[in-house]
Amino acid sequence: MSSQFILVNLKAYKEGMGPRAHMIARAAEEVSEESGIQIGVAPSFFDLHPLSKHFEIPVFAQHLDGVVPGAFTGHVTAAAVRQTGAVGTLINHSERRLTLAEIEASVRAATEAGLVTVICSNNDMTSAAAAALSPTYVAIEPPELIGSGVSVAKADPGIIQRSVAAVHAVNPKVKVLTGAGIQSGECVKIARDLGTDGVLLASSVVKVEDPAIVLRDLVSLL
Ligand SMILES: O=C(CO)COP(=O)(O)O
Repeated sequence: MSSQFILVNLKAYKEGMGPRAHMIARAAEEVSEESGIQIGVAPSFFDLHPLSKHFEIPVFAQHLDGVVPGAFTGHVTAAAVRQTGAVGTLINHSERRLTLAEIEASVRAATEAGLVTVICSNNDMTSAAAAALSPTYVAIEPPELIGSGVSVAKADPGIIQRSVAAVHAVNPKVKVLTGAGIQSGECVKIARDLGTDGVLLASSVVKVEDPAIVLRDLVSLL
């Protein structure tokens, strides 16, 4: 069985909220069962518990704050995310950037709460910096390709290769995901062949009528 991980970020897309989040999670669970490939979803905070309750697939938060429970307003603690039944979290997504100190605090809080951590990075240098914080995964996503429909695997395979090398030079235990424009089994295979442990993607699954068709294609060459 392949150990590749496919993580679908539902972002704040209206096509990824409420009933649609359930539909996407159901498709992810079906395709995961059929293929044996691990597929997770990262919905809005409000859909974390509904999805973790109904589905077996890994459910991730899109962000968390590295603060301990206490007098903070409008913050999302690692303990609160854990309580929803989520098993992991994105940190420092390109659409939710943090300072270096905040990233470190978020990774520490999430790790202490037993959550899988995915630090997102924008290039190979920040991938190396992210690896120094010992997350479970670093996810390299060139911002200019996010949501563009142009796949990082085809447009910029060099950044994937350099990020895998940079991450492993700092900490060989840290796994690498890549994302931005990922849309087909061919993209996932190219990324895997360049040394990644999976992909992080959004629009090609979330914004289509039938996510299961795209998900089946994504796992088809693994
Ligand atoms: O930001 C992303 C996943 O976190 C990538 O988004 P797209 O798959 O829409 O390019």
